[in-house]
Parts: sequence; C-alpha cells; structure tokens
Amino acid sequence: MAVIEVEGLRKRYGSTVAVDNVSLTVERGEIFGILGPNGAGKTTTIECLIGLRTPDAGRISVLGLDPRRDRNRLRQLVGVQLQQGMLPEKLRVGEAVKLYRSFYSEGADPDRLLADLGLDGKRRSAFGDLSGGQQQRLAIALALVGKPLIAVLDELTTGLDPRARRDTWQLIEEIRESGVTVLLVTHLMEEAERLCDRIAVIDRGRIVALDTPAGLITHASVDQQLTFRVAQPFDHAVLAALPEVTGVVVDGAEVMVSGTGNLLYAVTSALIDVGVVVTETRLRQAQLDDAFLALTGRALSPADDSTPEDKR
Ligand SMILES: Nc1ncnc2c1ncn2[C@@H]1O[C@H](COP(=O)(O)OP(=O)(O)OP(=O)(O)O)[C@@H](O)[C@H]1O
Repeated sequence: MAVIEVEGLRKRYGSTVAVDNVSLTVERGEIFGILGPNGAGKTTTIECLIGLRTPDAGRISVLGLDPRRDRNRLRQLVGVQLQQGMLPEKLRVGEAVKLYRSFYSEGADPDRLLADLGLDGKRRSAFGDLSGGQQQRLAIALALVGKPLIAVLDELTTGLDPRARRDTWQLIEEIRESGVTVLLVTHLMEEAERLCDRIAVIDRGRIVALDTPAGLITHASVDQQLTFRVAQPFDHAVLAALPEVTGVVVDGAEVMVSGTGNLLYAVTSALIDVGVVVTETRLRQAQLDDAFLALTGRALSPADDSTPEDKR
C-alpha cells in the first residue's frame, strides 16, 4: 500500500528549476532512497512532501493527506530530520527530546527513546558537547519522538566517521523493522545501496531511474570486469564470440574481459573447452556508482564526503 504518492511535481526558484516533473510512490514499510548530487532537487522535493513548500505544479498525497492543506495533521504523522535541523548549542539532550515530544498529542516516552538510541547517559549533556554521531542520533530521536508512520531523514550520516555512519545505518534498519516507513535523502552510494529497498536517482531536478539497488545496476547495463592470468597463449576470438563479452584486453599473460550477465561462468567454461588454464581470477561486479555514472553521465564522487577508509 502506498503511503506517499507524487505525480508531476514541479518547483522553481526564479529561473532555477529545482524539481522538474517528479513522480514517485513510496510503499508502507520500505526504506525509499532519494539519491543525487548536490543541488539535484532532493531537499526541495522533501520540503514539498512535508508541506514546507508549495509546488508550482503536481499532485502530492502523504498518508492520504494533502501536505499543504492538511499540514497540521500530517505533522503528527511524519517525523522529519532535516539537513539543517541543528539545535541551540546549550540545549540539553533531555530537554530537546521533551520539547519535541510536546509538539505531538501522542508519542514515545522520551527516556525510553534516549535509551533505545544509546543516549541514556547523555541526557544532561548540551547539544554542542555531543560528538557528530551522538548529534545525529539525537536528530533521529527527535524525528521519532512523535511515533511517526513515516520518518524523513535528510543527509543523516554526512560528516560522520565510518564507525558512526555504520551505527546510524543499523539504527535506520531497526526503525524500519519497527514498522516505520523511511524516506532517506542521501548523496552517498554506499548508504543507498546498503539501506534502501528502492531508490529514485535524481539529477538536475528529474528522476533518471527508480528501482531496487540491484535493478538499477542491472538495467543500467553496467559492465563487470573479469581479470585473470593464463598459462599459455590462446585465440581471443573464443572469448570475443561469447554473447556476455563486450571487450577483451590482453597484456602478456594477463587478460581483462568486460561484459554482462553470468560473465565468470561463460568465460571460464569457454576457456576450459579449449584447454586453457586460468589463475588469479578476480571479478569486479558493477556497483551502484557505476550505474549512477551510466545513468547520469557523471560520477557522484565530488559530492561524496566519505572518508577514504569508508570506500570499498
Ligand atoms: N530557497 C532557494 N532559493 C533559490 N534557489 C534554491 C533554494 N533552495 C534550493 N535552491 C536551488 O534549487 C536547486 C535544488 O536545490 P536542493 O536543495 O533541493 O537540492 P539538493 O539535491 O537537496 O542539494 P544538496 O544535496 O546540496 O542539499 C539548486 O540549484 C539550489 O541552488
């Protein structure tokens, strides 16, 4: 069952078209990702969905409600952690959660929520004294304190170290397991691939693809790379003739084959048939960043602030 339906959404700021004919549907209980580079229109889309901005055109339904007309009702049902949702430095953790809890007619027990998010011992700490990871966990607590049906998390792990980022990912999975639908805005490939059931890839205000992470990779027809060494020379035409193979490069005993489908099986079977022994076989499967590059014609990496050890 769909909890968010968007059809033909458009929003411009002066001459800048921020969102251009976006349509999408989010199903109950999924983690739905909106993935795109800086300035792609992700935040504007979200702001329209939660009634913070008025679209120029299009239809939006969230839990059957109109975000602009039913904004007050929707506020009780949708928990939002926005990108610049920073709190006053001196506000204590416990006070922040109680303050946010007071915005909702029903909600979570603040103490229990802080314990669940591992912030039990930080209740008296000021927001400004928390680590980046703790600040993000507090941001999640504030998004969840109203016991929402939908949680909107925007660039949640940007700036976190790899460990804090992984802890936060685990938390998001737990939120989903508790039955909350999660709308996750990110420009981090690894985050999208790891967490999202489906992803809308957005570029220059438009959705260029919408699928599961595996589906995006498959449909972008991104090549895999298979490299291996051979003990004796062989006729490369054997490989080039295979339907799975798109390219063969031979450098002495080292062979690099690119292709799609079950490339490893196709290549190794063909070589066994002609009596060629292969060693040191390595297969590089296509990943989401390859798919993004194929879909948009550019890499997402300039906007990716993940630290080197965080990359695969
Ligand atoms: N209030 C505003 N006034 C004018 N232009 C804006 C405003 N907000 C966003 N824009 C522009 O609209 C476009 C989309 O911005 P938006 O913030 O929605 O993208 P984003 O994908 O969320 O980017 P980021 O990842 O950097 O937050 C950008 O070109 C941005 O400069």
